[in-house]
Formats: sequence, structure tokens, C-alpha cells
Amino acid sequence: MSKLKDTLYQKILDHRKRTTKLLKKSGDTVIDQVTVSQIIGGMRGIKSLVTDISYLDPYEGIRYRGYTLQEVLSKLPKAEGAEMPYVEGLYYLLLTGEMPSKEEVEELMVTFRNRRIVPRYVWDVIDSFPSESHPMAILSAAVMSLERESHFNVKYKQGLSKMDYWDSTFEDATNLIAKMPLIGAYIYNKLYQKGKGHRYPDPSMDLGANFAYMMGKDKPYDDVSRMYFIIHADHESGNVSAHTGHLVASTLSDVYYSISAMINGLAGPLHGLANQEVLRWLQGLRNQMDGKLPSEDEMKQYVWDTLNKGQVIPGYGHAVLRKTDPRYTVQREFCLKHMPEDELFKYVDALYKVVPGILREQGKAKNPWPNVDAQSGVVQWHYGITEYDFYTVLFAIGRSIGVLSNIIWDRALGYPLERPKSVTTDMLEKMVRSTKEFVNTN
Ligand SMILES: CC(=O)SCCNC(=O)CCNC(=O)[C@H](O)C(C)(C)COP(=O)(O)OP(=O)(O)OC[C@H]1O[C@@H](n2cnc3c(N)ncnc32)[C@H](O)[C@@H]1OP(=O)(O)O
Ligand SMILES: O=C([O-])CC(=O)C(=O)O
Repeated sequence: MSKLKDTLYQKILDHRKRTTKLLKKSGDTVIDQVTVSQIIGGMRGIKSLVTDISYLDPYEGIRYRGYTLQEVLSKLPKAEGAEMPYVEGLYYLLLTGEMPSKEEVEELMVTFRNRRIVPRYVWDVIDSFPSESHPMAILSAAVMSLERESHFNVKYKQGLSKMDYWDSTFEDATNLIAKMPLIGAYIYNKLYQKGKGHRYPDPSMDLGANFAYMMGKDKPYDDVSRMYFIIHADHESGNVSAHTGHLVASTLSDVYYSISAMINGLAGPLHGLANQEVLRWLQGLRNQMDGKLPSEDEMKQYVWDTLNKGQVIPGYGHAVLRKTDPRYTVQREFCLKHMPEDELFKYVDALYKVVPGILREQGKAKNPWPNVDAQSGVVQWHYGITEYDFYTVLFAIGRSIGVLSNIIWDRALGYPLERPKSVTTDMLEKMVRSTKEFVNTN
């Protein structure tokens, strides 16, 4: 057994006792109450999921296993001369809650390298898509086509004990994380770099550096990839992509079905696709300006015009956050260091100064501050990835690391099939009436 798997197994054994005790001794304790507006309004704020991989505080932002993003980026082991840590180390941290040593990460890097093999039929699936297809549709199909590789499915058919579900799920998850960057880069090269062909992985490189190599990008794109995959990896369990992955996996569908579903959820413009929308929207402004930087008033007018058309400002607002997203800040600091003179970055920075005030004045959005998507596309654009349809594929590669870590733990703790209850509008109205009558007669 590898060091990671062994450490994980010990953690699982300890954690099972905590979950069993909670269920046995406190199963009836009330944790939350649900209002009509929560039921009609997308279940905001209802505490109904459990995960120890990450937690999102509305004012502080995400913590992975208790560590802020700044702590994760400074404490995880790095390659010699690299600014950003190994992505592989993040997987170790998310799974075990322990900050790995360099040796532990190196062992895991070998595991990943040995699994960077994508069957030929996956390339055929990708090649068979028409060129106008969205890269997220291609990614989703490519991941789902791998379903026949699932160890979990084989073992399940052989009669697997519930206690052992996590083990083959871990193997599937690790295989998929190793393959995702190869699939992403292949899609990019097929759609946008036709003449160049596809580069096969370099076994001497870590996940981030190898992705940059397969994309045909020089330094510091290796660090950009590491930063990007790490900061997008998880955002607790209620966001659409994480929740979808968990929900589908709760039926004991394998990780390929679950991550394909996760990808489909991420592909909507209110969620992950907002990062491409930001670039599309910014290009609209740029075109209007005929190359010159807009004045503050011109910028404000563009924002108001968008709102007055009944559209949202992409990259702003959030269902949980009530402050600037720390993932925005991490990328902003990277931009200030590496590309302060970039024209689009100047647009993004100028928007930061005007959009929150306008959203406050409009008075609808509960959070007027920027989220991760407002900054991520501009970094990619700077390094030559100007095909913004591709950006959510990068998000999906990162997000799969967190969602897969969660799915392994779901299986380890025996979480059941997810199945909340729905009611009819008639029932809601009756419940409201009976509550009012109760209040009036008491
Ligand atoms: C990785 C991520 O998924 S981060 C989010 C990425 N998405 C975006 O950036 C898209 C733009 N933002 C939004 O559409 C929203 O802020 C969401 C979807 C992220 C959150 O939605 P909600 O939790 O419903 O936000 P909230 O409660 O603040 O919405 C209240 C109203 O403000 C509006 N609003 C929220 N954010 C914005 C915005 N950026 N621009 C304009 N209006 C907004 C909502 O559309 C809603 O309007 P309505 O009452 O007419 O329906
Ligand atoms: O948390 C959310 O709802 C959306 C988000 O920022 C993410 O999933 O990264």
C-alpha cells in the first residue's frame, strides 16, 4: 500500500467511529430549519451536507482542510525554483488533512505518472466531435467513455463489501486525476492548434508542468497551471459541480459517470462557464472602445447597459460569499507581479473599482464583489490561451481533484443514496396557512 493510501485508511478507520457515534447518539438533534423562501429559492443556506475536505466562510472564503488558500500555497511542497506548489500535494492534503512532506508528494507523483495513459478510444471519441462543439461537451463525453475502466464496477459485480468501496474508488479517482490533464490538452490541441499536433506527456514532469508542456506553453505557465488547478479544486459541497458529482456518486455510479455529471453542471454560465463569459463580455467592451482604455464613466456606462438589458455582470456576485473571493485575490496578486501592464488586466482592475458600487446602487445582488471567474480568464489570455470557450475545461480539471476526494470519503463513510423530499405548491400554501392559524389562535 502507498503512503497516501495507508495514511488515508487509518484516517478512515478513525473517522468512521465519529460518524457512527454522531448518528447513534445525536441522530435526532435539529441542526437547521427550512423556510418557504429557501425551498423556492434554490435551497440557499440550508445546512444539509457534510464534508471535511473544505469549508466556505462567507466573509473569509474557502479553507481546504482548515488552511486558507494563502497557507495552502505557501505550505505545500514546491519544485525547485517554482512559485506554486505541486498539485499532487493538494490531493494528499485534501484526502488526509495532513500537509505532505516533499517525499510523500514525490511518491504520489510517481503514482500519477504511471497512470498517465489514455486509451486510444478516448482520442477517437474526441476526434469524432464536430469542431464547433463546446470543449466542455467533449470533455464530458471523453470522461464518460472511460467508464469501462472502472475498478469499482468490476469489484462491485464480484460482490464487494460496503467497507471496501473506498479502495477501488480511490484507484479510479487517482487514475482519472492522472488522465484529466492529458484529455484537456488533447481537446485544446485538436480544436485550436490543429497544425501542431498533440504532445505526449513528459514522465519527468509534475502534473502542472506536464500540462503546460502538453499545451505547448513555456514558463511560467507551469506555475499558472499549478495555481489554477489548486485554487479551483474545491468550494465545499453545495456548489453545483461538487453537489452534482456527490449526488450521482451516491447511487454508486462510478467516478467516470459522476465526474462527467460534475462537468455538465460546471458548464453553465451562472457557475464555471462565467469565466469564459467574463472574457466575452470584456471583448464586447474592448470592441466598443476601438483599442483605447475606457474612462471610468465609459466603464460605468457599459456595466449599467448590461444590467439594463436584464443581464448579469459575469464574475460578480456569489451564492455564499459576501466579500471579494480570495481566489480572485490570489490571481490578482499573480497578475500584479507577472503582467501588471497587460491591457485586459487593466480592464479587470478598472472594473473592480466600479462594479461593486453599481451593483450596490442597483440593490439586487446580495454580494457585489468579484468571484474567482472575474480574474481567471485574463491570466489565461495573457499566456496565449485566447480561445475562452476552453477556460471551463481548466476549471473542471481542478474541480475534479476536490470532488473525487469527496467521493472517496463518501464511500469510506458509507453515505447513503441522496434523496431529499419535495412538496407541491398546494402543500406549501397549506403549511403556511396552518402556521398562521396556529399563531393567530395562540
Ligand atoms: C465558480 C462560480 O460558480 S462563482 C459564480 C459565477 N457566476 C457568475 O459570476 C455569474 C454572475 N453572478 C450571478 O449570476 C449570481 O451572483 C450567482 C448565480 C453567482 C449567485 O446567485 P444568487 O445566489 O441567486 O445571488 P443573489 O441572491 O445575490 O441574487 C439576487 C438578485 O441579484 C442578481 N444578481 C446577482 N449577481 C448579479 C450580478 N453579478 N449581476 C447582476 N445581477 C446579479 C440575481 O440575478 C438576482 O436577481 P433577481 O432577483 O432578478 O432574480
Ligand atoms: O460555491 C459556489 O456556489 C460556486 C463557486 O464559487 C465554486 O463552486 O467554486
